[in-house]
Amino acid sequence: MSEDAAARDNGSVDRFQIISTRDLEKVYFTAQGIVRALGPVSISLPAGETLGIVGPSGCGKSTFLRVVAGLDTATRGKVEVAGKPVTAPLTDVGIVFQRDLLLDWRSVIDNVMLPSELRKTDRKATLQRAYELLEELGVADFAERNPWELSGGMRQRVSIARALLLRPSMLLLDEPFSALDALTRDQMNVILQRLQMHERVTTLFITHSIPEAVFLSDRVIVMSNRPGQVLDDIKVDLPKPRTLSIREEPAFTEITRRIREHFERAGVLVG
Ligand SMILES: Nc1ncnc2c1ncn2[C@@H]1O[C@H](COP(=O)(O)OP(=O)(O)OP(=O)(O)O)[C@@H](O)[C@H]1O
Repeated sequence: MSEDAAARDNGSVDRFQIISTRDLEKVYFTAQGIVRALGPVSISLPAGETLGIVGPSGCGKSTFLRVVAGLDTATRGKVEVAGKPVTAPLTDVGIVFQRDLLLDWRSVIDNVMLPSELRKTDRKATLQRAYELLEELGVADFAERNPWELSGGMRQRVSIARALLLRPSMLLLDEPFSALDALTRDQMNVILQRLQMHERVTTLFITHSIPEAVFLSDRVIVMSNRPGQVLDDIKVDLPKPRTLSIREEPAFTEITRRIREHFERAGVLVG
């Protein structure tokens, strides 16, 4: 048995690359001309890891996520998920965007159950899972309410529950907390970390917040200006679970400083 297969047999899939891209590039051909949006980018992400991606606005982060999820195609290079080339939208992923995309005419629980309806999974078992997720995310009391009755932070909790309902092999988060106030955002960081540790779901997390990326991630990739390339790949070797106060510790600020310096050198941050 190979080492990887043995590791997976033991329930440890840490060495198994869920996402793997090689020389991935994306060019958009528009009426206004060619937009070199991304790459080349070569990244691997082992199962169970959380990878944070930070980079200047417009450098291609969302494009990267869409190509990995099969929602867009690469112009050049390769992207594989769980060892298979991505050729169509993936079904085994949960995605959360900055805008929550909840359906306002359905109750919270019916929103969370939507993937189950689309994939026709066993309703009873999945319903139990839906309530458990809402409980874990602290919004179980709102299960029968409608999304328009909830705050922005609560709506994102519901979105995360929906994304995780069918136990996807990957969670893709594209600036999920950008529209939230600072305190709610901190709270969401703690909640998401707890959930990740519990669910052990491989996560790709795009954010504009350097501390948020470091707090949540096992690794942070810093991207250059468009077309985004990997400027730095930093291991965040801080024990988990992390409390928010870790953000004041020297080991944490050392990493945020290193990332900030890339942006200063690229002229994204001045002063
Ligand atoms: N469908 C599209 N057609 C043409 N150009 C596009 C398309 N989608 C994105 N772009 C361009 O590709 C570049 C990368 O966009 P993308 O949204 O991936 O960047 P981003 O890093 O996620 O940006 P932000 O941080 O501001 O959300 C931008 O210049 C954008 O205008």
